[in-house]
Amino acid sequence: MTSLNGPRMDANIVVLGTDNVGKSALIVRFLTRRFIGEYGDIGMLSFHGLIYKFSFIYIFFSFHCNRYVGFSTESLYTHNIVVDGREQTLNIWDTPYSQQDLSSESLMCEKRVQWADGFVLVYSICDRSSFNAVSRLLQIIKSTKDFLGFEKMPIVIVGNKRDLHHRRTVLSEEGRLLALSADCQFYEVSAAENYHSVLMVFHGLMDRIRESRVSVKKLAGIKGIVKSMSAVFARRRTDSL
Ligand SMILES: Nc1nc2c(ncn2[C@@H]2O[C@H](COP(=O)(O)OP(=O)(O)OP(=O)(O)O)[C@@H](O)[C@H]2O)c(=O)[nH]1
Repeated sequence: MTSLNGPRMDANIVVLGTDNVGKSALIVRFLTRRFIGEYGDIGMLSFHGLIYKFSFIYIFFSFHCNRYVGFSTESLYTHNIVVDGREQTLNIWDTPYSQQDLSSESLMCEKRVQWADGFVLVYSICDRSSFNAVSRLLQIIKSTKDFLGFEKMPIVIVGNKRDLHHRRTVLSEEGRLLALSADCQFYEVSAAENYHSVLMVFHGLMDRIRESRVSVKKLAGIKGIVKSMSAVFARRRTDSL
């Protein structure tokens, strides 16, 4: 299907990280431009045609998100955006953290990697253990991806709560280095203070997903050519016997 200037693109994004790092705040900031804290933590709020039912993770979007699948502890948001004249649909899975996620045999991890086109791994710059968890999550995603035989898995690492720099326990360089070592993108943001840096996170990931799809297509094309050439040579060999 085509839209505006080009083919439509759909992408599934999983947001992962330990408790309280600001996963929901990042998603809500991206979807509504507002900080989750501005809404209060309970009640029904109506804002610009959106209806939010907050018990924090439990959010119902009736306007921006045209589909909602909710479980008691996790949410799937569907969001349509236009980037460079292309209509894009993002499905964003806000997942709760569990110790099981750090197990390489985790079926849940397999399910997420199978579903996802890209990951956003979030830590808080004030919480060293959340950073260590991201490092471990990176390894688990990579080994699951290899096990499933996937070529690429675009990942963005996000150090959130930049506004709390006076309480920082993780240096920017550490985040950048981790991302570099795993060939990921890296952003330090404040979901509380800045919309644009949060927008960059999701747009950056969309760019990587688009690039990885192009390179997977190219690779499939090359593999196809090699396969048909091998078949021709094999036939010639048997013909000459
Ligand atoms: N100062 C500051 N607080 C933030 C920021 N992002 C989120 N918070 C606060 O951190 C707390 C946790 O935010 P959530 O978005 O619920 O975090 P979460 O990772 O979804 O947490 P779980 O529901 O436990 O998985 C809330 O009190 C937010 O208001 C930020 O950038 N700066």
